[in-house]
Amino acid sequence: MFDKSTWIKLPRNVLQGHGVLDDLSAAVDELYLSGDPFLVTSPSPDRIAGDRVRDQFDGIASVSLDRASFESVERVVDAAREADAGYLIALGGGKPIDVAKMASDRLDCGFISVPTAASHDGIVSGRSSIPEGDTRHSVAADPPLAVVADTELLAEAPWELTTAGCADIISNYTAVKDWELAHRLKNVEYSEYAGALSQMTAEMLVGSADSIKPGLEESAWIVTKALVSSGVAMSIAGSSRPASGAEHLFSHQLDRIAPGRALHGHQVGVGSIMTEYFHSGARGEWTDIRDALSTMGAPTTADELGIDGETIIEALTTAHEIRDRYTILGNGVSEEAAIEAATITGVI
Ligand SMILES: NC(=O)c1ccc[n+]([C@@H]2O[C@H](COP(=O)([O-])OP(=O)(O)OC[C@H]3O[C@@H](n4cnc5c(N)ncnc54)[C@H](O)[C@@H]3O)[C@@H](O)[C@H]2O)c1
Ligand SMILES: O=P(O)(O)OC[C@@H](O)CO
Ligand SMILES: [Zn+2]
Repeated sequence: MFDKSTWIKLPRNVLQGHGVLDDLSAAVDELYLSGDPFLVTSPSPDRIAGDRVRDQFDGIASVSLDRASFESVERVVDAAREADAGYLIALGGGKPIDVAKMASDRLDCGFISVPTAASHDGIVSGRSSIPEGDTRHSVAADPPLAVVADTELLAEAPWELTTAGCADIISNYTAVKDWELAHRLKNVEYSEYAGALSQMTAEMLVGSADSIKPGLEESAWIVTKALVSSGVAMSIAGSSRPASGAEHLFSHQLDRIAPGRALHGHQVGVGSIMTEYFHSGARGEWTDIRDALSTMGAPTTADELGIDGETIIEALTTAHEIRDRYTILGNGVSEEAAIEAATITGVI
């Protein structure tokens, strides 16, 4: 009997371009949602663009969050219930978007993603990543009903947020290699479509490297397109596998042992250099990954991340413990092997 089935959840409307924030209410109208909107944001995005949202939704209730946490999710759930909201609008970087994503799951309502930074593919994905104590929960949730990515706004964001988005996409190279490896060694389910889309997204971004420069709105356009495409790959796969392998385990571990030092995308980029070394050796493609990151202005060393070498080694040797996801790290790399990889690749 043929018993396979799949359920692919994707955003229904993706608006991207100069000034599209002012089309937010039109994009929402197209979704035929009922009830009032509720705005979830954080201080800087609220200051930068909150009023442009409020101007389109008269009297919209809101919360501004300082951090992503389960407490923040509860705060949003309570406030949105109090306001009798029908759906959420998340305005900001990854933190308010992740909190709104998880809160909308709890509230059983939809949410709209309005990124103010092209900093990672969580702005489109159906995964929410919330730290709790010593660990980080990356949980399945529904992707946004719509994404409204205003390239004018994104181009004005601090440049390092955009280079973090670039690095999150470049890390797809090693994520796909890890996924293929897990398929071959552990019979993990693999989607050719999702793997190919994720890899092609990284290739196209690297191919556009010359147009990715600070002050160019086209950079925000190229990076956002790639983030959307990577998010779609995750939706097709029904997991973050196409965009998250050992380099992400390394970054999640850094978030535990050295929280708040560097951006998610920058950490996974540096992780990707080292995990590519593990995949293909000293003469392998890790130099391509390092050079692509460097061309786009993303960090390639521990120093540039602002993290000391010892912490890098600790994260690399313990990353496999983060979650049950088979990667090139297997059951863990030894300290000697980690030091060698980090040294040969110039990370430390
Ligand atoms: N759900 C997922 O799949 C996924 C993927 C990657 C990362 N994440 C999570 O996202 C979070 C990190 O996201 P992030 O890097 O966007 O961090 P963030 O949301 O904390 O934003 C970084 C900083 O940039 C500021 N900012 C945002 N837009 C700005 C703008 N236009 N101008 C000036 N400042 C602006 C924010 O206020 C914040 O201080 C982490 O919690 C991470 O775990 C989730
Ligand atoms: O599932 P995780 O590891 O949080 O990855 C999601 C996203 O960061 C992929 O780029
Ligand atoms: Zn990522």
